[in-house]
Formats: sequence, structure tokens, C-alpha cells
Amino acid sequence: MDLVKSFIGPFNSSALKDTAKLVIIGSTVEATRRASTSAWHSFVDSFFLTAHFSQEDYPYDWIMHWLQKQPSYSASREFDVGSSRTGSVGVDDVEGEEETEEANGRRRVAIAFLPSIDVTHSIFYHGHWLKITRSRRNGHYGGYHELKISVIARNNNILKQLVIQARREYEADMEHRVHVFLAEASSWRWNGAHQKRPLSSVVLEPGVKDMLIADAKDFLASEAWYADRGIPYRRGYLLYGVPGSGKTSLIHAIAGELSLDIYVVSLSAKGMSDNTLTTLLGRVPSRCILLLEDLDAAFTRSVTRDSKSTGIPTTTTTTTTTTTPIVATVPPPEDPNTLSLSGLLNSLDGVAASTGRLLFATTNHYERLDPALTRPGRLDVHVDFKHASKWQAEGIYKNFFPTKPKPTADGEVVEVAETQLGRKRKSHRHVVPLLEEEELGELAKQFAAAIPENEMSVAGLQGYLLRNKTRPREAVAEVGAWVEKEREAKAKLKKLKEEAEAEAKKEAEEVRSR
Ligand SMILES: Nc1ncnc2c1ncn2[C@@H]1O[C@H](COP(=O)(O)OP(=O)(O)OP(=O)(O)O)[C@@H](O)[C@H]1O
Repeated sequence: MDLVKSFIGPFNSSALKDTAKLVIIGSTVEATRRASTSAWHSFVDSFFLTAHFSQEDYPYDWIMHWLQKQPSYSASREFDVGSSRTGSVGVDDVEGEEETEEANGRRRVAIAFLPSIDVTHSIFYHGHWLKITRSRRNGHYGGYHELKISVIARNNNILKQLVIQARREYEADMEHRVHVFLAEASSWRWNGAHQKRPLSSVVLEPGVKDMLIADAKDFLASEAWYADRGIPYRRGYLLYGVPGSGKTSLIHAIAGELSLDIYVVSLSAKGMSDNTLTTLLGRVPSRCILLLEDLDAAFTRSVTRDSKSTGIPTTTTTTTTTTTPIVATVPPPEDPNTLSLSGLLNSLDGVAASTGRLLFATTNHYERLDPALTRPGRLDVHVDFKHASKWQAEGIYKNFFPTKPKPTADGEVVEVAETQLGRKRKSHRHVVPLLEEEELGELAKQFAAAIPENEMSVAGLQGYLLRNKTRPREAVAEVGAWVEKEREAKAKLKKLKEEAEAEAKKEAEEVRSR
């Protein structure tokens, strides 16, 4: 008994009672403080109108673009420093700094100063104080940012006015740019606003560009026509052919010409499944270019429309060569995380798929594609991209080298040519001899004459000219030798490949005979 008393004795002590009192009083004070703070916030919030902008939607970009142009926002005392994807806002405006696109020959990355996450910032706008907070949220497929703007006002007109102004300014600044969005899990991530590529910089056989542009324009203007006939309002283009022939370049140039954004999906990306693709394609806006790159990387002719088929080669009995199709003789195990051909077809023309978009698909292996995928209604227009013709070689050369500007009134020409196609820079210039129009035309003809028809890639020609960017005349004089070297290198590569294939075949036969 004494032992029990001695054990509980200390708990009856006055010191403990005091401690308990303190804990109770402290808890009560803290609970009251929290309740009153929360009540105060609710009271204050009841006067505020609040708008939320998610990073996953366009208005977030409009508002961020507008905010970065507000001096008080960029001058916040606590801020994050990052690169600006648009290269145009809240950037490089440090006093005394020369505004050039290049520094020491390297392209400058524009800097953006943004107030830190969860810091509330106030901006005075049209007679109202806006309370702005950027925060991070956890989404289904990773984190994303959210912007919250609160204002004391009688109605939400001030917020509507802000969004409309931000959109107007954003569109004006982005007029010369193409927005590119990349698929990330099942949502679209903005990948920046790229300078529009002039259509004239893509050299293709006469008529190809005109045909595509006319077709796309006609489609964009024909929504009612499609609706009247009950035809799904979609159009698909398949650009196929050798690597480095201008397929991707043409799509970017078309996007610029028609002022459309580009949404890029790589079907062979990790984690791509039927469900993911359906969700992604359902989230594409109506007027845009949807680009499915390297279609053959995910699908082959040998793959059936069986929903279990993935089209992706398995490790078991897969044979792959550069010329023969991939043959998956053992069907891969059923896996909800993979993409099937029927899944792709359903995503493209299922009920959830968006309408009014231009689908562009590219491949280097037309013969590997399933006819179900390439039939009209899915991919309506097919364009074959070949190795460079002489006509293209001449065009590429002419586009590449600058000509003398027309003489001024006093007959003097002082301009130094740029090395980059058509771009004006304020510093770091390479000196390129300027050619007269006639000389350029003559050299281009000689250059084309030395290029064998349909043998070299356009990208290869461009690479050669880039190595000779300050030597237009020498580039022509030496092109014959370059062609010979290229042929030798290709022959060597082919021989090595054939030897490797023969070796692999021999090994396989030995394994089989054992
Ligand atoms: N027809 C062309 N006109 C102008 N430039 C071209 C052309 N073809 C290729 N190029 C140049 O070659 C490079 C590669 O071109 P691009 O990526 O468009 O080729 P691609 O056909 O899409 O290649 P891949 O099939 O390997 O993706 C780019 O720098 C591009 O400017």
C-alpha cells in the first residue's frame, strides 16, 4: 500500500496541479486565438471576391504574363528567380544592362522574377487593391501551381476586366510565337512560346506547302459543312519519309502560318496507356495542331487491333532490323499501363475526342503502320518526304546565304551580314561576304548540280552549309568532295551493320542448334 502511495504521491503534488492549470489555460487561449483568427478571416473573406487560376489552363499564363509586367509585382522583397519561357516578360531589365539577345556568342536566357510561393502580394489596379497569392497544389499527376486573386468589390467586374486585359496583352505579345504543349502523364504542360518559323524557310517540292495550307484553311472554315453532313469535324495529315527531310519543320511553320498552338504526344513515352491517351486527346482545344510524333515507334503493321496488343516490341521473340517490320509473336501480358492500337483509334475518333483539331502524325516507316490508322477519316492526306532533290538543294543554298541589301541613295552598303537565317542581332556578328543576287543564283545552281538527286538528306545539306557559313563560294567549290566523303561514310556504316547482323544471325543459329 505504501508502495502505491509513494508511486501516485507526486501526481497529487501542487506543482503538478499548477502545470495542469497552465496547460489548460494555454490550450484555451490558443483555441480562442485560432477561432477568432478564423472568424476574422471568414469575416474579411466575406467582403472579398476571389478568383482561382490553375497552371493547367490558359488564363493562368495570361495572368502570370500580366503580373510579370507589373513593376510592383516583380519588385517583391521575397521572390523566386527562374527562366522566362516566353523570353519577353519581367526580364533582363536591369538598369544599365545592354539589351542583347546574345552574350559572348551564347544565347541569353531571359530571367523572370516572381514573388515566392504562398507570399501574398498587393497590387493596385483600377482603383482596387488586388491580393495575389501563388501556391502549389498536389494534383492527380503531380504538383501544379495555382494563383489566387482576391479583391474587395461589389461585383466581379474588376476581375473579369483584369482577365480580359491580361488575355489581350498576352495575345499581342505572343502574336509572333507558337505555343507548344507537351503531354505529361494525362495533362498538358506548356513548353514555351517559340518564334514562328516562316513557311518560306522550309524548302519542299513546288505545290506541297500550298496544298497543305489550302487544305488546312479550308478545313478550319468548314465546321458547318461537316455538321450538315454528319461527318466528324476532324482532319488528319500523315507526313512520312526519311529522317531530316523537314516533316517537323513544316508542322511548326504551318502552325505559325495559321496561328495555331501545337500539342505534342509521344506514343512511346513511358506510362502512355489507352486511358491516358483518351484523357489527353479529350483535353485538346478545338483549334490547334495535335502532333503524334514517330507513330511507328509504338505501332506496327503486324500488330492486330486486339485491345490487348500494345504494338511495342517485347523482349521474348522479337526480331528487329532496320528494314523488316517488328514482329511480336508472343502477345504481351495484359497490362492497363500500355497502349493498344484499338486504344489509339478510339482516342482519335471516340466520343470523348475533341473536334476541330488538325492531327499531324509523322513517321519514318510508312510500311509499318496499320491500314486502320492511315485510312481516310483518321489520316486523310499523306505526304511523302524524300531525300533532297536538286531543286531543294538550290532552294536551301539560296535561303542560307544573305545577299547585298539594295544600295542606299548615296550608293554605299555598310551592313554586315548575319550568319543566322533572316535573324537580326545586335552583337556578335560573323562576317559573311555579301553576294549579289545573280551570283547567289549562279552559285546555288552549281551547288545543286553537285548534289546527287534523292540521295542526301536536307538536314545533311543544311549541316554542310552550317559548317561553311562564312564561305559561300568555297562551299560550292568543295561540295563534290563532301558528297564523296558522305558516300564513303555511308558505305562503311552499311558494311558494319551488315557484319553485325550476320554475326547476330550466326549466334542465333548456334543457340538454336544446341
Ligand atoms: N525541307 C527542308 N527545308 C528546310 N530545312 C529543312 C528541310 N528538311 C530538313 N531541314 C532542316 O533539317 C533539320 C531537321 O529537320 P526536321 O526535324 O524538320 O526533319 P524531320 O523530317 O522531322 O526529321 P525526323 O524524321 O528525324 O524527325 C532542321 O534544322 C531543318 O531546318
